[in-house]
Amino acid sequence: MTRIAANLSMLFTDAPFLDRFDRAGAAGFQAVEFLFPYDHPIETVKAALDRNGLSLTLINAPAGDWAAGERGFAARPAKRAEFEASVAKAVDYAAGLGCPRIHVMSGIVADEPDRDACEAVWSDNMRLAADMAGRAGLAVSVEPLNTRDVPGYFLAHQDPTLALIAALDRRNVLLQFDVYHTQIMDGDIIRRIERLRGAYGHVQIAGVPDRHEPDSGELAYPQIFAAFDRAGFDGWLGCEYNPRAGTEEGLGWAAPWLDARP
Ligand SMILES: O=C(O)C(=O)[C@@H](O)CO
Ligand SMILES: [Mg+2]
Repeated sequence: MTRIAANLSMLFTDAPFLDRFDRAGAAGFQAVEFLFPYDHPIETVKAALDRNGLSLTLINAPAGDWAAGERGFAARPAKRAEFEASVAKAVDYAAGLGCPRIHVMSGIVADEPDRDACEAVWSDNMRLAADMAGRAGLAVSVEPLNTRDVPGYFLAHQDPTLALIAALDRRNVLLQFDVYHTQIMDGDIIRRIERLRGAYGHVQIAGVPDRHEPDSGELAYPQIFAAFDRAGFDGWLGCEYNPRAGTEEGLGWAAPWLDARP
């Protein structure tokens, strides 16, 4: 069954963060995800979820100076202390907000001289993150990002990412299958959804190549939704796109999966 979640870091962004929950609820979403709730106390964010009857599906661990281009720490040898602190903070928030998984980002490694050292530190760090999250009953998400939007990011392709995850030997670390990034880097989306069933714990969607609503561009999303269904995926599809115009104006494609408005 297709279930869609609003990504509040990309949708409803004309409103302040806490107001976006109300907009998502009014639009008929039953779940949301977002990158960084850390400017607000846990209780405040929880109240925004609860007053709208929303589940939270995913948050990101703090990833450094986002505006300056930082994208996390897991593969950065000089950032081990920041890494552990960021996971600890994310685990607190996720546990307090009833969020089952945390996206732990790997970092930009373009300037790192030694790729093997990055891999070694990534593996150590991700085992640590898995164990910290696991003690709170949470899962960790790992997502390759396309090199056009995020050059130099440690993870760009799905299969090498899956090999790294398998070598961790931690059952609570799963692939975050972002269809937008995957189409740009790897393609073969429908076969990949079937072949990797069980390896992904969270999915995100957007049109390709423009990262707008999933109703235009080179992908046929109705068939992709059906493929996730056939593969037995029962999680959420995070709507992680930049609306072409307003968020509500662009939600026509989502009508079958939104609660009817009163
Ligand atoms: O950009 C995406 O795609 C994400 O899912 C974010 O978590 C950050 O890269
Ligand atoms: Mg994504």
